[in-house]
Parts: sequence; structure tokens; C-alpha cells
Amino acid sequence: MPQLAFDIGFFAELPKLQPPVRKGVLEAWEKFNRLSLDQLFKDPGLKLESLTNAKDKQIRTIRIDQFWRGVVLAPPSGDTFVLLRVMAHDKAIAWAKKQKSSINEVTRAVEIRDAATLDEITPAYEQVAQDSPKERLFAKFSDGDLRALGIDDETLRQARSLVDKEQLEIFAPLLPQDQREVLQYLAEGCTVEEVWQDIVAPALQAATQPVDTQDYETAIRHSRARIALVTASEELRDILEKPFAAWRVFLHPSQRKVAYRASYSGPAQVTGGPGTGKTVVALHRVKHLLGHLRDGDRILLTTYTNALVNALRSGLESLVEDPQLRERVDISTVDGFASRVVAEAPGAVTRRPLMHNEEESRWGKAAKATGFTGSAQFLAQEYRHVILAQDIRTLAEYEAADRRGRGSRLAAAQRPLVWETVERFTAGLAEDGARTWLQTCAEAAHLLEDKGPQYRHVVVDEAQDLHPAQWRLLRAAVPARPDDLFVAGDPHQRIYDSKVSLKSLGIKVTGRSVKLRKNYRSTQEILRWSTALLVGRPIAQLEDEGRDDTLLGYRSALHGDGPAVHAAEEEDDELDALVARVREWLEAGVGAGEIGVSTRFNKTCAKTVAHLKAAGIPAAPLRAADAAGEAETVRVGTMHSFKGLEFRCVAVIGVNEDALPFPKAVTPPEVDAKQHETDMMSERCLLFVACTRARDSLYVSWSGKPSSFLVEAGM
Ligand SMILES: Nc1ncnc2c1ncn2[C@@H]1O[C@H](COP(=O)(O)OP(=O)(O)OP(=O)(O)O)[C@@H](O)[C@H]1O
Repeated sequence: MPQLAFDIGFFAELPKLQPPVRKGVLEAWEKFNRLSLDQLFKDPGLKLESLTNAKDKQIRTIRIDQFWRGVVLAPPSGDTFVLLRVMAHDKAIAWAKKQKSSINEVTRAVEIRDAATLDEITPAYEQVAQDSPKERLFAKFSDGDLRALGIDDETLRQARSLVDKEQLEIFAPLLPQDQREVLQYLAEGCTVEEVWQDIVAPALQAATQPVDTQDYETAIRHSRARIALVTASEELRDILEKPFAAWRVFLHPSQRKVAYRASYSGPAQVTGGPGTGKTVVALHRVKHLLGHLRDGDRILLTTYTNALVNALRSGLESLVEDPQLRERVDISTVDGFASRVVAEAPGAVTRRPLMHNEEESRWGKAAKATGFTGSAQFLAQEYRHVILAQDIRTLAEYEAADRRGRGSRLAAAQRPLVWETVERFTAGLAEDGARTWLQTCAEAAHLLEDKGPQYRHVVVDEAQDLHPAQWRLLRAAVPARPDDLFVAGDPHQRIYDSKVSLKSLGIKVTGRSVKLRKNYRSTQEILRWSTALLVGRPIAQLEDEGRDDTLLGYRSALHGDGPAVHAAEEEDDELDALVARVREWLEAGVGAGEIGVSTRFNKTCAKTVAHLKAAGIPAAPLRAADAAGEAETVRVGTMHSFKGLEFRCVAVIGVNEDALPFPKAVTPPEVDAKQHETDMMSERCLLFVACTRARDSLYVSWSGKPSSFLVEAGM
């Protein structure tokens, strides 16, 4: 039976199509399902026509309605057709005539290229290259290496005519997508081995037969990262009605391999820079696990912040349609989960969570009571990084504890006094019916260690900031079995000071850890700019280092304008400039809900919301996000709360000298030199995280003197 599959290029344009055109697509798809091959070719309504003077006889057009045409790949054998694009009549015909299809001999996937334009421009570039003193862009790669990566003869000729990356960008949209990516990654400095491992190998299909470059039926099935087969009309109707993000259907092979691996023999980990699709992979993993769940089994999908919990919830809703299946997944922050475990324990006493700003004064009080003369900051850190991290419950354990990770000295003789102060602090909390969040996690972990696990699988997103007490809780939440824990995170986005050895907590991911490299979110310009902030060196210097231009090895195939910066004298001027910038975005057609504004402090958020509103721009704090209002409101939140989220346009404001690094968040070197370094790095990461939330446009501003991070990076 014939069928019509969909190319990723069609989905990318889908949001631009009006509902009647989408309805036409559905009707065409139904026709393909209903009619025989012979009837399809003869159908007067569909007009599955070949085109005169076309580069490829297999590329035809179909009628969607009076004005719109679909461009379809109609292979000579098999009965699966692929809808490549839907365009206005004349445009569709012109585009269709220029395209050529082929089957890649290495990846075995179907490829489409703009053969006419490539034929037209390649000789000119060859001539320019011949006369240019510059070395060719791919000079250091042999033909054999390029061919092994799936570069075919035609693309090889084009690649050999290029002298720089700008030229590659002109060719890129014309080239077959997989080959384009290979060239872009090589041009960015990746080695042949890296490209093989990260891009080509995951896409390969195990096959014993030699490639049949005429067998489109098989090749279409081998192109799952770009061609989707939709089997039910309800599914297609749903897709057409609410155009979805491509990630729902098209995973990159490297993502698919991680998310849909049948089973991992133990905990598995996916890492990768900002925007590489870790959250997407985590959601698809949940979908995979749901498909294999036994009766009564449940999944915990957990992360750090409430805003991300909301994002995960709506992500899962769009990925897993069956509400009964979704019911079997609990989505919550780790702290929220801990509270629930503690509250459900027999004889539980309700205790309020301690506010962050209360903690220091309580340590001060406890120290006064015991006569400990060190600082409250020292005590808070000792409690967090030694006592809770190592799950120390007695003085004897504390006396034997390893403090090597700490940069502050503590004489052995002082430990009993510190312990007494800690006991005083915890007793004070108990008396007042309060608990720190980490205490709650530690307590919940103890409860589950006694009571036994509650889940069959635990999937963790933004795992880099979890504290050992939180990891212990998650470890106790799931039995140590295959597929117990699936962990997604990026060490470069650590913004709280928890550095953890998972192995020491019984979570061994060795041999089951995969790194994603392709950034789907931000443009290369935004990514490079943000990376310069993270490493504290100007972009120009980074570029000199060739292959390490993102230093972290992440690349984006997206391009756009570089970030804009704005220096203001006073905060009010800065907010006025923000209003002007947001207006520009709105006037350019960006929806208010696609704009995010982040600041270092809560108080600036409130002021910013008020300022935007006073200027007639709808704005709301991120925390108050209600799904319904999101589409029409600019979201304003702290940099911390932006973790894991993304917006089309992002303004990061208040990047002032005294805000980043924020002196209060950085332990003075004289208190603890190691902690000082860690805190400085967290502050740096925070700015990096805030900037990498942007997809198309990033705007950074400050008032007075700029942050030293900006200065170091030469901004
Ligand atoms: N295969 C894909 N095809 C298209 N878009 C994708 C794909 N994978 C991810 N994306 C998109 O890229 C963006 C970033 O994805 P995601 O949030 O999962 O990245 P992340 O690695 O978790 O990022 P971060 O660590 O910065 O929070 C999202 O808009 C997502 O929809």
C-alpha cells in the first residue's frame, strides 16, 4: 500500500502554513493511503506530476489546493513517497526542478541536494580557489577520509573548492544535510575520528548487504533522523494542528542511540553542552521506559528547579499522548520528592523549609551558644560539604571524616566543638519546626534505605547541581538493576557548589556515558560568545586556538547575529534600554512569550517587571508562570531560575561589576581558598547558563561598571 512520509524540511516550515493548507496535506496523505499506485499517478485531483527540465525525474509535485503544491520524492521502486516541502505554486515548481535525490553509500540514507544551484556556482568557486593564496578549507583531510565519512563524489568536488568557512556557509543549505554536517564539524576543528564517532557511526544501519543505491524503500527507513513515517491519521492530524518542535520526531542518531537503547546494564549518563538536547533525550528515554514498564512499576522524572519541572511536564505531554501512561511518571524536583517521602513516613511531623537567608543567623546563634569562634559561613559549608555530603551522623564519624576536599583548616581538637555546634543548630531547627532542604533529602534517603525503593526507573535532568544527599535519595529510590538511573547533565553549567563523585555514591556510569556535541538551540555566534565568558578569555584568542574555538567541543550549525551589549550609566537607563530592545523584538514579530529577561537578583526582577509593564509591555515573573499566560507575557526571572529553559530572545541584564561575581556568594579566599575558586566558577557558570538560554538573539547589559567576567572576555 502506498504511503506518504514526511521530510524534516517540511516540518520545519509547517508553522508557517495556514490551517486550510495543513488540511490539504492531511487529505493528500489520506489519498496516498487509500489509492493504489496506479490510481495515485492518475488521480486528477492530486496531479502527481513530473516536471519538465527537472534535475531529477523522481522529484514531482502534488496539488495541495489551488495555490499550494507539495514537492514529493517519488522513487521508481517501492511505494513510499516523501513529502519534502509545501510551497506556493510557482516557488514549489522552481524549487522542485533544482533538487536531486540520492542514496548515500555510507549512511544508506536518502539525501536531497539543490543540484542545479550547486552545478551553477561550483565552477566559479573552483576558479576563485585556484587564484586564492589561501589553503583550501579541507586540505588536511584526504579524499579517503572524507569518503569514509559519507562525502560523495559531488560533494567532494564542492568541498575541495572551498577556502574558508564563510564559503561553506553559502554551500551549506544546498548540500545534503548529513554531508553538510560532516563538513561543518570538520571545518569547526573536529577530527575525522570525532565526526565518525559522533555523527556518522550512530546513523549507520547494521546491514550485511552492499548498499543498493536504487532501493529507496529501504533507504527511507534508514533515514529516521530526517524522514518520519506517520501511520495513523489521528497522529498526523494532531501534528498538523499543533505544529510541534522537531525533537518530538527527529532525534539526531546520536540522541536516538542513547534514548532508545533497549537496556543499560546499570546507571547511564548523557552529558553535553547547553542546547545539545539532553532534556530531549531524557524525555525520550522516559517514553522508551514507559513502553517496557511492568504492572505496578513507576518512573520518577526529576530535576532541580520548579520551572524545569513545568517544562518537563509539558514536554512529556507532547511526547507521550496516552494520559494513562503519563500517569505512571511522577515529575517533581528532587527536593519536592524528598518532602513527599518525609511527609508520608509514619508519625511524620510537618516542618517548614528553612529560608536560605535564615541559615546564616542560625549558625551564628549556635556558634555563640557553644563558644565556637569560626565564621557562620565556615559552619554552613562544613555542614553541607562534609557532614551532609558524607552522611555523617555521629561525632565519632565526624572525627574520622575526610576533609580533604575542604580548603579551610580545622585542627582535630576542634572537631568536637564543631560537632556540638552542628547539633545545636539542628536542635534549634527541630524546636522551631524547620528543616533545611538538604536535611529533608538526607532524611528521606534514610527512610527509603529502610523502607525500600519506590520506583522502577529514575530519570534525572540537570543533574550537575545535585548534592550527595540528593543523590543518595535517588539511589535509594530505585533498586540497583539494569536501567535504574538515567542521568542527564552538563558539568559546565554547575551553578551551585556540588561537585560529586557518583561512583562513591554507588552510581557507576563507566562505559554507559555518552556525550552529545551538536547544539540545537543557540547560534554558533551566541555559543562562542558565551563560551568566552566561561573560560575568561577573549573570543579572538579562542579563535587562534583553532579547533578549540568553543573549547568545550560543542558546535552549532545555526548562524545568526552575534550578541548585542549595552552599557548604561544608571539602572533606570538600563531598564529604559531594555524596554527599547524588547520593543524591537516585538516589532520584528517575536511573541512576548518568546522573550526571557534574566537578572542576578530577585529584587531586580520585580523592578524589571514593573518597568516593562509601565511601558505597556506584558511581563510577569517566571515563578508565577501559568501555562495559559505564557504565550503573551515576557518572562522575567533570576539567572538561577532560568536553568534548563530556553527563549527565542534573551536579555541578561544587570551584569554589573558588583553583581557578577556577587561578593556575598563567593567565600573569601582567607576563609577557604578551594571554596573561593569553586564559588567563582559557579558565578561564571551562572552567566554562561543565562546567556546560553537564547536561541536567536542575545542582549547583555549593565549599569555602572561591567562585570569582570565581561571585561576578561573582552566584551
Ligand atoms: N533532534 C533535535 N531536533 C530538533 N531540535 C532539537 C533536537 N534535539 C534538541 N532540540 C532542540 O534543542 C533545544 C535544546 O534542547 P534541550 O533543552 O534538550 O537541551 P539541553 O542539552 O537539555 O540544554 P541545557 O543543558 O542548555 O539546558 C530545544 O529547543 C530542543 O527542542
